[in-house]
Amino acid sequence: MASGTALIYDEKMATHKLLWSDPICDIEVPERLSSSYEQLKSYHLVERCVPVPAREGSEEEILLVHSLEHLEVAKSTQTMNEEELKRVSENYDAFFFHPSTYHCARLAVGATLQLVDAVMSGEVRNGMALVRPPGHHSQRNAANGFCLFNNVAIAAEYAKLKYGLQRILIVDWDVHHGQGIQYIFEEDPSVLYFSWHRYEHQEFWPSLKESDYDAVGLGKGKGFNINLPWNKVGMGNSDYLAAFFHVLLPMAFEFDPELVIVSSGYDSGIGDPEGQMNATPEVFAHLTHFLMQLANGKLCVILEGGYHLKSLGESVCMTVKTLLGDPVPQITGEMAPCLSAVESIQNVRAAHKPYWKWLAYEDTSFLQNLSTKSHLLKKANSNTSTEHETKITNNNNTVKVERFLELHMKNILFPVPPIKTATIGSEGSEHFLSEHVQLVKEMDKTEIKSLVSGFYADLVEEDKILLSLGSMLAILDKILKKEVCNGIAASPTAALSAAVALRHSVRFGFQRVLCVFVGDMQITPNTEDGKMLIINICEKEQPGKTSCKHCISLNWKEDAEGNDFFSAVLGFILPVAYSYQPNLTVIAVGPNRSLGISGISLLVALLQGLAESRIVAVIEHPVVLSTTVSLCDL
Ligand SMILES: COCC(O)(O)CCCCCNCCCN
Ligand SMILES: [Zn+2]
Repeated sequence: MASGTALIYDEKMATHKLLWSDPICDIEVPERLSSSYEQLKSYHLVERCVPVPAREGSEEEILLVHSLEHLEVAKSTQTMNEEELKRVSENYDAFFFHPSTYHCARLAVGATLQLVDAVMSGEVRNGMALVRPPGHHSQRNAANGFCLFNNVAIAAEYAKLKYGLQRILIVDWDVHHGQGIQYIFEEDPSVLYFSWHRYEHQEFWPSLKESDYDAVGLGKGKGFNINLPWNKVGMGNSDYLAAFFHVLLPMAFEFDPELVIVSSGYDSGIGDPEGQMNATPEVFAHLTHFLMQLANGKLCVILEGGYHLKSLGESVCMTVKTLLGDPVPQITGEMAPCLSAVESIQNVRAAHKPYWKWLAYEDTSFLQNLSTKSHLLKKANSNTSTEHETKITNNNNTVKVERFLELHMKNILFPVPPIKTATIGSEGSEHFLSEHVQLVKEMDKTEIKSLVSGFYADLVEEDKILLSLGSMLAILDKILKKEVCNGIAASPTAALSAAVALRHSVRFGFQRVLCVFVGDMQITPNTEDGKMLIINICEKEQPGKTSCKHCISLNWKEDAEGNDFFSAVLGFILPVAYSYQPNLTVIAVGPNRSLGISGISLLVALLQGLAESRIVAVIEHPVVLSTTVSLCDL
């Protein structure tokens, strides 16, 4: 699998700017680009990326999406004076021309296509293009919402043409609806378009009926257009994670894209004057981490909106840090989505039920007796109790948000542990990139005996077991001391190793340890102190096993296509795990595991979004290698 993260930036794209006063467009300033780049430099992220130059998109490439007329009008503006520029701009909703706009827009297209080439050629695994003017509102024959050419739409058509792709996922986390992209791909089943957007029952710009959840695509494209409207402001991390767990990710895994492109707008982040939302920059690390598990990691992130410079810069850095494979910062705070978010999620799932296997069993009876489209709903739950209290009273108090972010980001950008993965001996290590691995020396028997003497002494008579415990504990110690991020150990008795690992971690002082156990878990440590949460994915009901508060068993038999495994992991295990907010994750694979290798590797990869990516895997099978590889693929 390719490695490396491309960063595409050209300061020439900062010359496009508003020449007259316009209270609608005056937020789209050149500093959006330069301050994001400066922030990346200040976190030493630029030097860790592969620099890829921008280029001008050709007229032919622009005509993949736009009409000749649109291209000609744009081209003609290069020689206009200010009065003429103003007049042409007035033909569009929320757009402004500058003499350099045409050139900048061609650079934005070209930068985007350079990123697609770098990823599709394997030169890099993923990357980000910092571009302006942005693209997702522009249409075949019109500029709109600060956008002249639809960079992301052109990239998708280009990738289909040049690389013969048949399944491209576009994720649009900008806080506005990318109606331009929706119009372009509405009838096209090869492009799955997902957008969430501030909507407020069609009151928020662009105030389109077709931005609502029931616009599912047309003709052959039905089911391939997903709109998730936010009918309230103040949406936060819990709402965004719920949208991914319960809408986007199950669809994305079923769609199984060959390439993922993100219309990456950060006006959905806290402090943005347009979005008025509350999600903090580290949520973009999680969203990026999830999308990295698709399409063999082939992920192109293209800048769209984002108007609070500090919030924008922090979110861009969180995105690039994650693309580089750094550990994902912990999400704290409430984990329950608000009622309005749950309603939107339920509505979009119901609207898409006819088109998706994973929604086959979805109960949509609620739709009949709840006129969710009417404004009754809006009046009904306008009481704030069910909505998030806005953390920052008036979001667009820029300085206040700046202060909040200064403090908030301090404990987020922790130093990245030098070594990502620890392992014992050669097994599996040949898969690692050398700088990722630290070989850990075995622990000696007396030390092991003293460690486990307290609670499992009678079980560790045999030397073989003792030795396997030793290697696991040696690795676990490195993780508990935060010297490495994750590790993997083979074990003849995964249940015992997991139980010892849990006990040892709690004794070391970790307050919330998550254990995901796949297969029959013969030993269940008592979790009553709440310092452990055990999720056991097992094939059959364990006789006499009592499910207690912190020990959940999920009876699971992987079916043929393994599809609903994704929705079980995404729809159940991850939401439970995220709400527990563990500070260490132990994943153990025991006898007669009920999951295939790909399922286990995906589970390990997704669980790395927790506990600052601290995870130890204890595997009873020769599946060690593939899971090891997915561990180092962080
Ligand atoms: C890719 O474009 C990025 C963006 O989505 O952030 C653009 C937002 C345009 C917001 C225009 N507001 C018009 C209000 C009229 N009353
Ligand atoms: Zn936007």
